[in-house]
Amino acid sequence: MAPVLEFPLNVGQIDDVQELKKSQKTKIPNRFVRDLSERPMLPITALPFSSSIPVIDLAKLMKGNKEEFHYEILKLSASCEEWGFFQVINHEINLDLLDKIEKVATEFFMLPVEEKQKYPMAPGTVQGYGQAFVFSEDQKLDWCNMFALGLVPHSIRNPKLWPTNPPMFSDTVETYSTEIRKLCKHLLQFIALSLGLNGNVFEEMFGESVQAIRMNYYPACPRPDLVLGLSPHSDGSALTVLQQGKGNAVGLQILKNNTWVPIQPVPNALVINIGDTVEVLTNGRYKSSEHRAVTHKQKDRLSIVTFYAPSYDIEIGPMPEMVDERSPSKYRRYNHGEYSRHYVTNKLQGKKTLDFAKIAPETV
Ligand SMILES: O=C(O)CCC(=O)C(=O)O
Ligand SMILES: [Fe+2]
Repeated sequence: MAPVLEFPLNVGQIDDVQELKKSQKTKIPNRFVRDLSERPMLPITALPFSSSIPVIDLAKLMKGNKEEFHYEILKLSASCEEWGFFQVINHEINLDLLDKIEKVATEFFMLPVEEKQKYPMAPGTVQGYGQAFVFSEDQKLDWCNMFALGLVPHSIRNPKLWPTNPPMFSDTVETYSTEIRKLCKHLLQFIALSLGLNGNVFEEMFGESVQAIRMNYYPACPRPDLVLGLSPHSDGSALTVLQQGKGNAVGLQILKNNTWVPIQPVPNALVINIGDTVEVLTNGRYKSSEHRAVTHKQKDRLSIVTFYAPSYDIEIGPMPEMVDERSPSKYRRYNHGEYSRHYVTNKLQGKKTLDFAKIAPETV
């Protein structure tokens, strides 16, 4: 998962934000203070349109009657076209398992910093504990501690980065990820059907899909108006599954019609978003949405994020069924591994990373 850049990177001092919080200083270090244009406007009061992303009932897709299935598929296709995001309920993942992954993730982040730093995320890489996507010493930092692991295929695993503490951490990640993988496969089937395609089209194309997990911990911040939890970006995956910590602050926001819309968590639901890869495959009919995370003055927040993407060796481009005279190809063909490398070796900057794939970047 983590192609290392070939030159030594000088990323400067990256403060651990949980340690900053513990120090109880009210002044935010300059590297975290965003330029005016990037600062979150908090709180968002009135939105010009409905601010809740659609909720898809997986049970209706898996075992609903004909009408329920049809209605839910239409809702799915509208969610993917209009939002690039939805929440899924009745996802068949044991709720205890969701609690358990949250528990071990929180326990990990609560460990002393020296213990967490035994699994360091080296500059320019995306696995381990630290802050990903930092490439220079003048780049602004996110108010977030991350811990990330590559999972599938096994060749992307780095066993040295798998924590032995908390003791149940690694087993829980394995069980959780197996279940999330099944969910991704089901969702991609229904996404294919919602496009009028054969349900197996993605599965057959993807080979052994790449899967990675990232846990993001956003401690409360004395000045949430000055910082960002996570910089605006779209995901490079095909599909992303995001679990928000129970009872945490609201923090995820989606850019829709030039407005940052907060995502209100639905109990026991998982948030799903379309990644850049599905945008390319569908020739832009389903688009990845730009999103970011903001922080909260009193509350910490945890998110557990799974990225599911095609095997690195496959070639990607708009599917022939998605291209015709009225919708000519907007994206070129490229090797997915190359895109992944491009994605993880550039800072997060909205949807700019996807210019890599666009035939005429300014027009899509
Ligand atoms: O924490 C969140 O809600 C957003 C996380 C996210 O977008 C990511 O990890 O790619
Ligand atoms: Fe994301």
